[in-house]
Amino acid sequence: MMGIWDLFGAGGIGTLLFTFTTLERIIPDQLLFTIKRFFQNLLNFFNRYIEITFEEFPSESYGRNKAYAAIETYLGTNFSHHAESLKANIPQGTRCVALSMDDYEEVFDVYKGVKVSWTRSKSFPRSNVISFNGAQDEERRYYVLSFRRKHRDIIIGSYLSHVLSEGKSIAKRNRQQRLYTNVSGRDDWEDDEKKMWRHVTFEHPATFNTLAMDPNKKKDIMDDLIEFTKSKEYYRQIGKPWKRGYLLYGPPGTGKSTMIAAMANFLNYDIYDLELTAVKDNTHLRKAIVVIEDIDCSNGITRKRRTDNITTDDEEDNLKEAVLAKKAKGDDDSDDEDNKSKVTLSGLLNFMDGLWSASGGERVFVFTTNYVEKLDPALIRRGRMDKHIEMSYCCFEAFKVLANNYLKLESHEKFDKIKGLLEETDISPADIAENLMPKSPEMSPDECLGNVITALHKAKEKAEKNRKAKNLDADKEYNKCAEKRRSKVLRRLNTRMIRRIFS
Ligand SMILES: Nc1ncnc2c1ncn2[C@@H]1O[C@H](COP(=O)(O)OP(=O)(O)OP(=O)(O)O)[C@@H](O)[C@H]1O
Ligand SMILES: [Mg+2]
Repeated sequence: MMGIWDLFGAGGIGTLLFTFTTLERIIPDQLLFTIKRFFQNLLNFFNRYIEITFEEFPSESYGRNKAYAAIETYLGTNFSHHAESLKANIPQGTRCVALSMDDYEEVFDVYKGVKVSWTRSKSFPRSNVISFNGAQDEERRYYVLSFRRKHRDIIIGSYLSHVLSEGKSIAKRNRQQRLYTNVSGRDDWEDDEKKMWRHVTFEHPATFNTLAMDPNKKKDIMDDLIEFTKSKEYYRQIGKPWKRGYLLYGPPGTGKSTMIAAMANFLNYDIYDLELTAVKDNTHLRKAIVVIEDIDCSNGITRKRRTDNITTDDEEDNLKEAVLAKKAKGDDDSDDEDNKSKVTLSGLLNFMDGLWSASGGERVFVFTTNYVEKLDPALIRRGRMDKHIEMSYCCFEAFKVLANNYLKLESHEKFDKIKGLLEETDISPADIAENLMPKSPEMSPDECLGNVITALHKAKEKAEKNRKAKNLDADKEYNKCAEKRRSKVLRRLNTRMIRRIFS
């Protein structure tokens, strides 16, 4: 009888193929299907492993397979020390060297006690036809995941989603952040959306560690941000866009812009710094935003102040306070017409609540202002600006962070004196930082702290002078208003008396 080797050796492949083709023709379809199933089951019985292939450019879809990219990142990060041969590159838009397994390398992963193997391979398509997914490379790369049949549920049920989500979040962490700003005076925005934004690499060094503020407040903000980033499912369930608004308010130099940089670094988000005065009208607002600095400086966004219209007697007591407040804020009537943005409050609100913010992933809106009381309540109500954060003058805890940042000091004999002065004086962290910074390499930490004490004394004296001057001004203003009111009342009385006399 002819053996199998004789069959192959004697050009038997042709005979075998001919036999199968002939059998396929003469055997009815139903029977053929049963035979095939029998052989498949027989094979499965002996083969205790399952293999899943992830192609880089699957022929049935357009573009690079996202699963392939996530697997590559996951394996490159977690198993680079196991693989014998690796490939390295810096992908566009990232800041780290990305390692990936070389072809035909195999690594083993263990998930919930189950061992799986990953192999990277490549194949060469027989034709030179360029597929419609854009993969022109002759080589087709793919990863093969192999595991025991009995672990099918755990691998398909949860391991695969674990690998994909890990891979995606590693890629997100390695991404180079960008700072986008909108360009003013362009007429061709509609033609090319990309021209609207200019971007630079965002490399601000601020972090929550270096941010000087009350530690409890800082922790509260960090917890809030973490909670937000984890709440995708929650927002979906309650039917709200996945966005959160923060309003940072406080005097100049208290760290509002620094906080934005710290937030962006903490979350690894890009920043869209929207300059409202560069926005021509509301239609452009749908396109992107994260940050609007100094929101009070945009016309139409501030509320109409009522201090000019005080008329009733009850409001007389508030008059002095209102006059003081108005003076402190400066007069917004003097805004330069040319600098006014064409964006209206309702345009901004529509944008914030609108579809654009719901269509993307998570969005954090941050508005900053020096004058929170000038803003229209509709703009900053909870739900739009979910968290209102006051950035206040430097307290002792904040000073300690700055002393550590600038001088690497955790304690010093001058700290007590500084603590006392900080409790009596309002000074911004920016002013403290400026004085803590050594002006020359020879300057000692002791001298820098001396500069801080001098600055605190000066700030205290200045505040005292300002307070006296303000009181004087307010008294004058108050007397003037009271005089006006008295003559008004007298005029009214006279009119009434005259009417009575003639009636
Ligand atoms: N809380 C802070 N923590 C650390 N550094 C700070 C802080 N506040 C101010 N600084 C320092 O002062 C500089 C100015 O601060 P920043 O620009 O953040 O203030 P701001 O509140 O945004 O001021 P403005 O209202 O004028 O925009 C920063 O570059 C930083 O060096
Ligand atoms: Mg600022």
